[in-house]
Amino acid sequence: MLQVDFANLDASRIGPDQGVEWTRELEAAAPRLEAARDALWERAGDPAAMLGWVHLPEATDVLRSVQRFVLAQEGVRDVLVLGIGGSALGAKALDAALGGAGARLHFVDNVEPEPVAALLDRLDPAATLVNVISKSGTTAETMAAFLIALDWLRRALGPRWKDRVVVTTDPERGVLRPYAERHGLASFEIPPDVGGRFSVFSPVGLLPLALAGVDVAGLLAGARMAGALARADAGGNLPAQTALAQYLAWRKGQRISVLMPYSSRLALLPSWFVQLHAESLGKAYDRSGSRVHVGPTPLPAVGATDQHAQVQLFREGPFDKLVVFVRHREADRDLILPAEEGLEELGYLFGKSLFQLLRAEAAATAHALAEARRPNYTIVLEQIDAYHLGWLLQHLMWQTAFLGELFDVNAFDQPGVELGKRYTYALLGRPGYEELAAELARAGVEP
Ligand SMILES: O=P(O)(O)OC[C@H]1O[C@H](O)[C@H](O)[C@@H](O)[C@@H]1O
Repeated sequence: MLQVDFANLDASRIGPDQGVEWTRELEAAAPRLEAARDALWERAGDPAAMLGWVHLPEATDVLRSVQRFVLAQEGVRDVLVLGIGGSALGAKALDAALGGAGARLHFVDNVEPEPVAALLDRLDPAATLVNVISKSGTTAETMAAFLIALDWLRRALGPRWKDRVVVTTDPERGVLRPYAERHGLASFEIPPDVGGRFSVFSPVGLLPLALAGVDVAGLLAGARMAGALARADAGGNLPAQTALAQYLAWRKGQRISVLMPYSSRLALLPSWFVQLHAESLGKAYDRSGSRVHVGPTPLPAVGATDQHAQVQLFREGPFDKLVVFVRHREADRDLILPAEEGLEELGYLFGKSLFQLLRAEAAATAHALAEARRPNYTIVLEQIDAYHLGWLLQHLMWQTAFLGELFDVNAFDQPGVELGKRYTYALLGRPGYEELAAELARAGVEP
């Protein structure tokens, strides 16, 4: 089960200035949410709408081909995952939560030389598979890492380098697809109508996660639950409901959306969420072309760790945040705190378990925020496993799609990141970028 407790959004708990009358708001918004749902499902059939991610959990043929490929990888102990943004963050978050049973994943999602060099020094090319992932097949950081990895493999393995590379990219775009074909490399497709930040349940995430021993079938089964709920009427449509909560918070001036799982295993989940919300909802124009400059600012936090860092700000700082907690009901393992002579003051802990303490801290923090009139809600997972995380990630993707409808923006493009990339090309002397290079020179910008 995945449930959401909205009680700490309610004006009856946190007052009318920060809170909303949740039941009434949900009832009032139901026609709008249901219209958004219908529009999204209708557009899901149109490849130009970039809603292909909606169908990924049902793609059992892809799942099978990923699983077949993984079974055939003999002697692979490590996987070098080359990708950035949507081509890395989902698998990274899920590997941190669920990996460990299979190969070790190493993500290269930056171009800082020292860590890349140190990683290559540590790995044995004969036991390493390189998975280069890029939707566009052109991203400079990923291509740079790929050039380095190719050289590293070739030096060690000679012509056998080809057995150690698998390419995940768009069927048509970019330089990776023709390169894979030219060398007969193993490859997987990112469907054209699936954008990077919505691609975790395509081979972008499924392949490295399956190599890491994660139950990828379980992920997809959970993701299907989110899709089923996204078809429901407003009263049972959890993604529409959390989207509404986020939207109402924005309208009330709570412009920062904190995601705070109470779990170190989920510590990287907020980084994935940050890209999802920031690129999807941070927009200058609405769909009719009016300037709007909208978008909640996503902010990562981790409980209980951040109770000792950010919670001070959340509780006493500006009234500009909505805090979303993620908790789980059951621990896979637990540790009992033994009594210790000489530490009797800690008697309240003796005999309790670490998980009991974690749960108490989560409940206490949510209430302490509510008591200070800070809106928050809690997503409760039965446990941290593939099924529930599949559900949670697909839920958050659906939430984002609903928010795109509520803000009336295109949630599936990211025009704001282009100019920086083009300036980078200009600074590196890429042909075709001479005019931008001249502009940068006039402004005194140097690499
Ligand atoms: O998968 P790629 O095409 O290499 O893209 C990787 C990332 O780069 C871009 O800058 C986009 O803003 C992201 O949405 C994308 O996830």
